[in-house]
Formats: sequence, C-alpha cells, structure tokens
Amino acid sequence: KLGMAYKKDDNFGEWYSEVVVNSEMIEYYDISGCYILRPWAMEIWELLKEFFDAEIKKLKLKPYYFPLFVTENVLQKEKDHIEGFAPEVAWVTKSGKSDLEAPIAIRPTSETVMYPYFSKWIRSHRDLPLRCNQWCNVVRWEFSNPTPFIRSREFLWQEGHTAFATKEEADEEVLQILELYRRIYEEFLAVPVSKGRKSEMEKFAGGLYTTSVEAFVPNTGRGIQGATSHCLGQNFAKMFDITFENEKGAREMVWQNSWAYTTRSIGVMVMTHGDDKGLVLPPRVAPIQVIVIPVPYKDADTTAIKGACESAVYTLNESGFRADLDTRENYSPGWKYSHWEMKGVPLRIEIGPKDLANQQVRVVRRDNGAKVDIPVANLVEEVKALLDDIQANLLKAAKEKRDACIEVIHTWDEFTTALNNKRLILAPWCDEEEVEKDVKARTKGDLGAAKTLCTPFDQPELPEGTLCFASGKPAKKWSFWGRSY
Ligand SMILES: O=C1CCCN[C@@H]1CCCn1cnc2cc(F)c(Cl)cc2c1=O
Ligand SMILES: [Mg+2]
Repeated sequence: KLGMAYKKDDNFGEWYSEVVVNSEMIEYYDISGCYILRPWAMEIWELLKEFFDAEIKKLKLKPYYFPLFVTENVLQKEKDHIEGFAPEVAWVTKSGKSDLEAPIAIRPTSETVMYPYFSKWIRSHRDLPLRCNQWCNVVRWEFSNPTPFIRSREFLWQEGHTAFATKEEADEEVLQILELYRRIYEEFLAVPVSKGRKSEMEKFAGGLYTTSVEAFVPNTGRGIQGATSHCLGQNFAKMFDITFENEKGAREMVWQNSWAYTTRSIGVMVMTHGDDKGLVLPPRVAPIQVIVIPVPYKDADTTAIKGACESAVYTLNESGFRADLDTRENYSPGWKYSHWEMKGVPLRIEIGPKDLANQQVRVVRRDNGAKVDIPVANLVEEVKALLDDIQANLLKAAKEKRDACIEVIHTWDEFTTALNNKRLILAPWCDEEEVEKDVKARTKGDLGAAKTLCTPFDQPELPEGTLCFASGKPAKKWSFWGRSY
C-alpha cells in the first residue's frame, strides 16, 4: 500500500492506525483490543529486549517463567490492591464442554503468582537478594479505547520482582532500573522522558512509592507513562509472609521492588517520530538500518549495478550494520522508495549507472530527506556518521517539540487554559491528595480529567511563598499535570 490517506496533524488517531499497519508492524485481529505483532514490530521489541536483558543480567537478575494462570483465592489474596482492577481480570471457566471446578484467572500481573514462592524460597539472609525477571504476556480486559501498542488487552512486557534485606538496597535498585528505562526511551527509541515520582493517588496502591519515566504526545497533548519502577516496601512481605532470619538470628520482613516496561514503548516511538510518509525509525531500533536499491537504466549494465548493491550490503553487514537490498524486479525504484520510507528505514542507498561509473552511491536520509553522494571507499564511515546523526537528530527534535509544549503556570485559570491548549503543565502544588482529587473532579469531561503525571526529580527552584495553583495553599513542589493515556 503506498501513500498515507491521513495526515499526522489532521487526524492523529487515523494516521497512527494507518502507520502501524502500512509499515507492516501490526495486523488488526478479530478480537477487539488484540493485535498481531508482525516482524517489523517484533524485531524492534527484540532489539530493546537484547539491551535491557543484558543490562539487568549485570545487576544479577535471574530469568524465570511463572504460570499464566492464577487461582481465584490466590488472586484475591491482595484485596485492596486489586479491588479497582477486578473488572479487567480475564477468567477461564471451562475446558472443552465441562465447567472448571473453580474459575482460573489469566495473569494481569504476577505478584500473587510469584510471592507465595518467594515466601517459600526465602528463609535466611543468605537467600537474599532474590532477583527475578520474566519476559511474558499479560492480559487486562480493559474497555477504554484500544490502541495498537498503547492500550491492548494483551501485551508483552518484562516484569522484575526483587527482594532485599534492607530498604537502602531496594531504594537503590528502583533508581538503577528507572535509569535503564530512561536509556530505553532516550538512547534507543529517541523519545525524551521525565524521571519522577508518582503521587500517592497515582502510585501502585500495593506499594510504598512509585517512580516512572513519563513521555508526552504533542499531537494529542497527552502524557503517557513510559515505564514504572516501584518500591513495594514490606507490604507484600507482610501479606505473603516473606521473611528471613538475619545474621543475628532474628526474623525480619524483606523489602521488595517490582518494575516493568511494555510493548507500549513501541507505540510511543511511532507517535513521536512518524510523519506523513509513514514510520520514522531511530537507527538503534531499526530492523533494517540501510536499504540498498538498484536503479537500472534501460540499456545499463544491470548485472554490474546489482553486483555493486550486493557488495555494499555485504560491506555494511560485515561492519555490523543491519543492511538489506531490494532487488525485486516487479517493483519500480520509485515504488520501493515509498515502500521503505513507509517502513521508516533510516537510510536508503540508490545505485544507478552514474553512481557505478563514479564509484559512488547516493544516500537518502529518512528523517530529513537529505540526499548525499558518497564514494564507495568511504561507505562504512559515512553510513556510521549518518546513522549516529539521525539517532541524535530524532531525539533532539523530539525534545525540542516536547519542551515547546511545557507550560509553567501559577493560577487555576492558567491551568485550564494550558489544558485546553494541549500543553504539558508544570505547576506548583501543595502535594495534598484532596487537591488532586478536586482537580480531577473540576476537569472531568469527554477528553478525560487532568491528573498528576509525576513530580520530576529535576525540580525547578520554588520561590518562598509560591502558592499551589489549585488550592492556594503553600506549594511544596513542582509537578507535571495533564491529560494522559
Ligand atoms: O507495575 C508493576 C510492575 C510489574 C509488576 N506489577 C506492578 C504493579 C501492577 C499494578 N497492577 C496493574 N494492573 C492490574 C490489573 C489487574 F487486573 C490486577 Cl488483579 C492487578 C493489577 C495491578 O496490580
Ligand atoms: Mg491499568
């Protein structure tokens, strides 16, 4: 399929659906909220996983796989943290024609699946730290508008679950993982994110505190949680009796963390960089970084051109780049240019008779369309420089766009104006939950209410006497507010 029917700035929702399908990342499925992830998406997921898994292995995480299914009474074990979630739990009630004795839930997350065994495995301080990670799918039967990658009823994630003897160790790991999430977004997906702490109302109810990396989608003016790293304190240790005998022979409860990022990260990247020609891939997550296309001429030496293409691909692959060539006879070069632009391939190399004669290739950048002729002898170093520049350029452009959306406000009127202008709001807040609830109530509407996105670790100076924009009480911190996904 060539060309886009929708423009990003005219009809963002339709544009997004079209990009993820035309770039061959997603195939729609006949169950609402479920999507087929095709190679162009899975290869990106695998590149992210390769980085993240190697990094957590340096932190001594061990790979596990726990069952998909959890019994009702085990799932209900942690009532207060799941009471709000009950409607989204998917249940298996039959096998074949016969009813199951008791319904079995499909995991929406794995605390209740894992922690009874943490209790069994952890006896002594010598069993700590326990560091468990699994790469799996989870199911949450949500009803709000399903969106490929962003909000689906089944998604892929990694979930880390760790246990330590001391709070200090847990606190440290929360931030180590959060930094890895920042790197996933900024160094791989070229998406700027803000590290911060969730409010008491927005945090994971079963935990002690929640940190997150928050992204922003300028086209919709909505914040979006990129990944989350919780300190659970000793809450689950108490609930599941996860205790250990310390060096002095006394029994203590463990301190736990849990953290995750999901295939949502791919959707955020698509929304951030895509344009009206389709997907734009940051080189570090591009399944193909360079596509080489022969440009045959009527009486040109097509064999020699094809040979030049093959040797360019070979040289680039030998140098560690993901290069491929498109020698399909049944498509014109022009068709191929549009096709690979739609798929977001960072660099296109064209080789025609003139290029052959001059021992050069024509390189075209997907991010800004710039064309440059480079000598075959300099191919590897020039391609490396271009890919590095594209990676940096995409992050820089996205950061500038996100920063241009940030509006610092001080009063309620400024807040509502900024909200209606699809801004990412930075506001002084008294940090009272009642006020957060009040803002939600006062901004309710069909676009959804405003909420706190996070309190950024990087706090601007808060002058003495600054008042909360919503309550007029003394402000305690700057927080990001806005509508969200
Ligand atoms: O965010 C993470 C990181 C990885 C492990 N889990 C935590 C908390 C997950 C919260 N959460 C999120 N969604 C849920 C949906 C549900 F249906 C039920 Cl029963 C529970 C939950 C739930 O606890
Ligand atoms: Mg949810």
